[in-house]
Parts: sequence; C-alpha cells; structure tokens
Amino acid sequence: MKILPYQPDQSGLAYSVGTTLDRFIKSKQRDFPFASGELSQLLRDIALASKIVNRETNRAGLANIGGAFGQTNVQGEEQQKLDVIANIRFIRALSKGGEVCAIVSEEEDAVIDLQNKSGKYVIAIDPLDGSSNIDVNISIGTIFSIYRRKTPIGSPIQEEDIMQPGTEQVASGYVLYGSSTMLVYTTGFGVNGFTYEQSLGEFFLSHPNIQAPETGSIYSINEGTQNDWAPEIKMYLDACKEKKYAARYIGSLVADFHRNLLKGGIYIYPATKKNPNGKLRLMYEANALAFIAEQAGAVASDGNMRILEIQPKDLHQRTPLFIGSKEMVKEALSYARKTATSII
Ligand SMILES: O=P(O)(O)OC[C@H]1O[C@](O)(COP(=O)(O)O)[C@@H](O)[C@@H]1O
Ligand SMILES: [Mg+2]
Ligand SMILES: [Mg+2]
Repeated sequence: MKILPYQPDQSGLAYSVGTTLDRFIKSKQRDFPFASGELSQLLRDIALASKIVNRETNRAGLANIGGAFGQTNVQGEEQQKLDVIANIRFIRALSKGGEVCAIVSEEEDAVIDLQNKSGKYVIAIDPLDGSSNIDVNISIGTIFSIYRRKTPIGSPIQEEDIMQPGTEQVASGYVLYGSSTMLVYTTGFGVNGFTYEQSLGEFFLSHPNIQAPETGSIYSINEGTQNDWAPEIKMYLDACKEKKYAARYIGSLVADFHRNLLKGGIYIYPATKKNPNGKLRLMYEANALAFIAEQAGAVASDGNMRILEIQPKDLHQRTPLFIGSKEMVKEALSYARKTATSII
C-alpha cells in the first residue's frame, strides 16, 4: 500500500478560494488554548444572521420590505421595515445560538433577557445602520459590540452586566451591505475583513490585519448641520477645505467609517443644537467602531475623552463622535483647545 505526503497542487488549474471566516475563527481559537469556543460560535451566529439580512437588503425593492414600518423606536425615529426585520433576524440567531444572555438593541427600549442559563455574553447591536439610505440603494450596515457578563452565568442579569465601558469589549465589528458585503471584526488582536461570496454562501478573508493610515484627505460630516456647530468644528472644517481635502458623506455611519478606515480620513458627528450630545449611540454604534479603530491604529473621541472610556449611564445614550486617522482626529481636537484658550 503506497502512502504519499500531501503535495499542494501546483497546476494552477484550481485557484484557492481563500480562508473562510469559519476556518479563520478556528485558527485564531488555536492561539488561545483556554478558549472554549463560545465566542467563536457567537461570531458564527452573527455571520449567519448577516447573510440573511444581506439577502433581505438585496431584494428590499422587490419583496415589499422597503419603506417605513409605521412605528417609532425608543429614539423617536420612524422604524423602517428593514430595521425591524434585521432586529428580528439578529435576535433570533443570537437566541438560537445559545452563547448570549442579554441583548441591547437600537430597536428595543429595554434590555432583552434571553433567559439563557448558560449564556456568557452580552451583545449591543445596531441591527440596521444607515436606515435613511435603505430605500435608495445606498450602502447600509449592522454594528455589534460583545461583552462578557460580569455576574455569575445563570444568575439574573444585572446592570453591571450591561452598563460596561467600551474598554470591556471582548469583540466588536460591523457588516457592510454595499457593492459587496463585508464583515469586519476584532477580538482585540487586530482587525480583519471578510467578503461575502454569495454563490458559495461563505465569507472569505479579503482584508487581513487592517491598518488605518495615520492621516488622510477625506472628511465626513453632515454639513447641513453646520449652523449648529461649535466654532472649533467650523474652524477645523475650514482648515480641511483650505487643504483641499475631499468631502465624502454617505449618511451611513458604517459605510463612511469603513471608507475612512481603509483610505484615511475623519468622520465627525458633533454635538449640535438639535442633538446636544451628538446623534450617534454610545453602546451600539460608537463603542464598536472605536474598538475597531483603535485596533487598526486609528482613534475615536467624544471631543474630550476616548470613546472606550466613557461609562455608559443609559442604554440609548448618545455621544459626539470624532473617529478616524490618528493625525486628523488629533488636529480636529486641537481646535477645541485653541478656541478654549482664545475664549479664556
Ligand atoms: O442624517 P444625519 O443627521 O446626517 O445622520 C446620519 C447618521 O445617522 C445614522 O443613520 C444613525 O444610524 P441608524 O440609521 O442606525 O439610526 C448613521 O448611520 C449616519 O451616520
Ligand atoms: Mg446606526
Ligand atoms: Mg440602526
């Protein structure tokens, strides 16, 4: 009986399809001998739900799932049907997956207790980000933050399990439903991006070890609110225009963040008269992207402090957000200091 060592094919006839998300998660789990696989399973559950939501977004125009749902959420925003569908899909997948004990969702007033006696993780999620862009076929996303519960597994969910600062995240990420669908996440050991190969139903590693450029020439801000901006924001934006930076604003946080993460740039959603604490939510938008940003060498601030160090007080609390390339955010924040000293 002949036994030969495996020789990878050299013919080039069958190109390698690459590393699937599943294999990547497995390979990373091997790096942590004490890892029990629950976080890996949770990431798989998120990937599954995002495949389903991807299918729904792709056919939103056909299947009568575009448009408003006819209800408002706790933020007072009109819910889109796809907001509700994505919320149902992620909550169902996470509940069936068995790794999660509690969920904080943009679309839910209260914490959802999954009454899962073995669930170790708490997840905060923006099921559908960029809702205003759903019906006009512009990139939208999903954003998630994962924490380990603080109280014993199986015991009643406590405030301390939920109200954790971003520094306590064990993983975070986003899904971008754009010209291609991508899943980008970190577990605190770098940032990796996976592209969805629809025909195979698999995410494949396409952006290993993402590093954000230290600086860039793109700024993203809704200039329609500029009459509400503090003087330092105006001064920084004038400086950007002076330097002929490009203005790019999609109006979907995930998409604006993703572009700037890869190309270099800054996204700012400042405090405005309409939103004195900014518009974006700390627990299921800012924290997740801040963890990704920092893991890729970029930064995220509320204008005064690291987003990740903010102690949450309210499930749906908002925060101003300055996020992106290190040098650009540093410069933007320096204007606040300049105006402060000029005012004194
Ligand atoms: O229309 P505005 O005020 O510029 O706000 C746009 C921002 O609001 C959001 O749509 C808020 O997120 P949701 O769509 O999840 O509510 C962000 O994605 C986006 O960056
Ligand atoms: Mg959002
Ligand atoms: Mg949303």
